[in-house]
Amino acid sequence: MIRFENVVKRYGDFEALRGVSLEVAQGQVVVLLGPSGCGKTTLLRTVNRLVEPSEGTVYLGGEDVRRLKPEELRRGIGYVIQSIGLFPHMSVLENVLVVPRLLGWERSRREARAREMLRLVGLEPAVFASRYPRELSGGQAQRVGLARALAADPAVLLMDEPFGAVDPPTRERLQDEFLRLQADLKKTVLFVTHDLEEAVKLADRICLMNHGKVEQYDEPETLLRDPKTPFVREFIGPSRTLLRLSRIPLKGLIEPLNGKVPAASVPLSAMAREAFSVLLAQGARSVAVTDEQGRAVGQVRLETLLRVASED
Ligand SMILES: Nc1ncnc2c1ncn2[C@@H]1O[C@H](COP(=O)(O)OP(=O)(O)OP(=O)(O)O)[C@@H](O)[C@H]1O
Repeated sequence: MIRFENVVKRYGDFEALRGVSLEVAQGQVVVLLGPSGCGKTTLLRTVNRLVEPSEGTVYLGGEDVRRLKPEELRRGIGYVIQSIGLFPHMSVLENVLVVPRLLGWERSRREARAREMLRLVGLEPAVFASRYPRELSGGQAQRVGLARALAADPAVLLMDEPFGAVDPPTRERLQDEFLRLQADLKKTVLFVTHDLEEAVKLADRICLMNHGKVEQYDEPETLLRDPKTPFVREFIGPSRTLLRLSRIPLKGLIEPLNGKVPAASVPLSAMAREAFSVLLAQGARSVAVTDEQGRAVGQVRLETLLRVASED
């Protein structure tokens, strides 16, 4: 869906991108990850032509983006940035309406769509539609930004540190909501972050960059299990084990209860990491696993978690 072919970007003598080739498949979330200044934002912006490559080509749906007018190109791409970029003098509803209006949708259709999008991102239109951006919390403003990006139903979303400016609990909630939405909407998403944990949580594939180049492009599990270069190994660092657990469903690790039900419990739908955190917090050796009715259906032992965490 998005293809970068040997993309180079120079600013004077400095090379911000040093030959990036990468393919983002339709419906996938690809996270661009890496330290500050490695070129993530620059690469992202070549897609909607806010940055023009010095060399190489970017294809969108098989078409060289240079062949499309920037305005037309951008109307087909949702763009969400950290500072949100809401227009302060427009209400929430008007902000979400911006692109449908540009597209010339007729009034009742675009208003219905804007309300639907607000509902989708968890903002009740009756409460929020007529508010102004200054009357929103950081998390709410970020949701409006997402609703606006989704309003014209673009196939592609570019998200540049969209959850970077909110506190950690809000950030987690927004991430969960993003995953829930993405499961239905199946957009092709290019997502920039410098937070490894966010990348592991959200990505179908992670592109780890360093100094304008791709160090490794892989599924999160593979990146964590099998770092290809010393840079990748160091970037992942000691969090590797815990992060791997956050990708492993608890379901496959359950053993029968042998008479005794452990005091602590986690739901069947949890990831291994959650069980690990509970065990550490309680200083326990095993944790009960409960079904939707809250019945204990088995247990997971600390040894099992430690074994799968260190398995190659
Ligand atoms: N217009 C510009 N002129 C000169 N240098 C630039 C310009 N834009 C970006 N750069 C440089 O290119 C490099 C890559 O920048 P970019 O914004 O892509 O990094 P990033 O990986 O997104 O970093 P961060 O996580 O800090 O946002 C940086 O060293 C930056 O200073």
